[in-house]
Amino acid sequence: IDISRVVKGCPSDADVAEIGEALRTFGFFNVVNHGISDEIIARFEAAMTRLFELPDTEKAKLARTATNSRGYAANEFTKQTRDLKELYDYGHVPERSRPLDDPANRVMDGYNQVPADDPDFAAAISAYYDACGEVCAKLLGCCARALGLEPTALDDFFRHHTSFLRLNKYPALSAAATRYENVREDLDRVRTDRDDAETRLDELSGLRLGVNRHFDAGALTLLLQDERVKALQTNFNAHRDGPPHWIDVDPVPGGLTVNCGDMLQVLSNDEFKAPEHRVLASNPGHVRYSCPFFYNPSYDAEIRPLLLRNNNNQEGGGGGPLYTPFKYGYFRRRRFEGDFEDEGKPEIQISHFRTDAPLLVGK
Ligand SMILES: O=C(O)CCC(=O)C(=O)O
Ligand SMILES: [Fe+2]
Repeated sequence: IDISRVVKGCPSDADVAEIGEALRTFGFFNVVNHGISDEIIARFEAAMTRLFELPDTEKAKLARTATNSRGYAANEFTKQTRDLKELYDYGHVPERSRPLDDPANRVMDGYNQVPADDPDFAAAISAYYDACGEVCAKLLGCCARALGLEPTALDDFFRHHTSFLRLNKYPALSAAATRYENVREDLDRVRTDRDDAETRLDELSGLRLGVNRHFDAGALTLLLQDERVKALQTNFNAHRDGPPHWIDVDPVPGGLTVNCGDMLQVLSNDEFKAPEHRVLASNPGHVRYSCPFFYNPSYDAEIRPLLLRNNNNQEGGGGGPLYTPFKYGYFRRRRFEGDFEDEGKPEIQISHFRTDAPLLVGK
């Protein structure tokens, strides 16, 4: 989708219809003419490359911890399976004039940690972060219109948006081929007992995924994909009857990939559905970089369906809200707790807030 008019602030009805259609069907679409300059992207990509090339001892100094969800990690879990990647998370900074670790910038999910000897890093990453935030804010207006709401109807939820930018590096594998050409079956659980968090990523053996199947927790994700390595897939049947049907979500040159997240699904009362997706391991010998920007509501935003219609009620009885209200900050904290679990506590899901969910008694 060409979003040149969207980012200039004057989307046409046809632009809105196209975005709405994409969010109702696949939940994924590629955008071109997004307005983020080549300079901003190149400077950001250079900073990312420098970060991942740091020696392990330097990356360890930026490590995420149980009390700071931001920084470097090579042991992320998704759905209780170890991801086959390194990552670095960078989040919002409420007081830009103050140091990154100033108390004012230590928010609920932590504070940013940047490499000590890289003077351009913080500026390069924050310029790209800001540019992503602007594109998402413009897309949000189109989402509201596509739902039949005022263009500004969703803005209040994002007044102090708590978005974060994730840098992913999927390693070039030295192990046997892990390419899943034509593999369409479900690889839900590929972890083996030996794949503990201490094993180097390029030494993990067996059929693996870069990231296991999941839904993004925020409202919109704006993803910069490596144009040379195709690995992202979405399950077309996640919200339909039928077995998992994984289809490729390939990048387009100069474009960005957008997908709907859980929060937009709730706000739209399921009219837009967050797509389930996963990342395959890269071809042996190929590194893949990807950078999702997760456009997230304010922590104190109360997320609830804004539409009262829902299309689940085939009898025409008028539907009603499919979710009970919850604070985004509560959801985010619980999701992060799950990221550190390799077994036991399952990650929180929006399904727990469905009005038709069974009550959890005594759990
Ligand atoms: O690497 C990608 O293309 C997507 C990664 C992803 O889905 C995520 O980090 O949530
Ligand atoms: Fe994702």
